[in-house]
Amino acid sequence: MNGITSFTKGRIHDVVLRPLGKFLDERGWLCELFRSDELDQQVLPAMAYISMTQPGITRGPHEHVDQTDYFCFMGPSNFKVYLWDMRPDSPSCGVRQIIYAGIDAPMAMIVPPGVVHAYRNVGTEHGIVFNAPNRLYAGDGKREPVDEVRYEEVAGSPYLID
Ligand SMILES: Cc1cn([C@H]2C[C@H](O)[C@@H](COP(=O)(O)OP(=O)(O)O[C@H]3O[C@@H](C)C(=O)[C@@H](O)[C@H]3O)O2)c(=O)[nH]c1=O
Repeated sequence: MNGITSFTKGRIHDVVLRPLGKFLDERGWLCELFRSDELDQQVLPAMAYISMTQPGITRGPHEHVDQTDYFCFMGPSNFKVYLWDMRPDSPSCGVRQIIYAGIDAPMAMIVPPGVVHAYRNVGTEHGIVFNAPNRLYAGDGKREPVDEVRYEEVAGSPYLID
């Protein structure tokens, strides 16, 4: 942490928001999550996982040193997503950005390394989040350290969840 204790509202440089369209028909819906012909090479996924978050529960704040996350919030439920920029060389250093995404606003979100992020399930259903990061969790064969800085238990952390 670099001494910043309060943030201004704004947009964070290098964070990309991509509304997800659903193809709806009588069977239900289908939604493309990513395509290699639409993403920059450096953020192309190396793996993918989904997680379920209970209503009212938060995951994060976390940041990655090298990894870019590619989150998709497409429902069920809705999430309040928190992003904080503490990168000293970023034009948006000191900015906090809040985004609501999920069943009511399906969204893909590219979060670059160094941008601290957290999300809380603000709906009433189990919340599914898909992530396709550009690095393998714990490296090849899970033999390397996990690229993750976790702030959940850090006393005096400026990354507050309201
Ligand atoms: C992320 C991940 C976790 N795991 C395992 C580790 C652990 O036993 C279990 C739960 O992992 P975690 O506690 O790290 O899950 P979680 O706290 O949800 O971590 C995630 O939080 C959100 C906010 C992010 O930003 C993600 O990048 C990731 O850091 O799943 C994997 O096997 N592969 C993976 O890719």
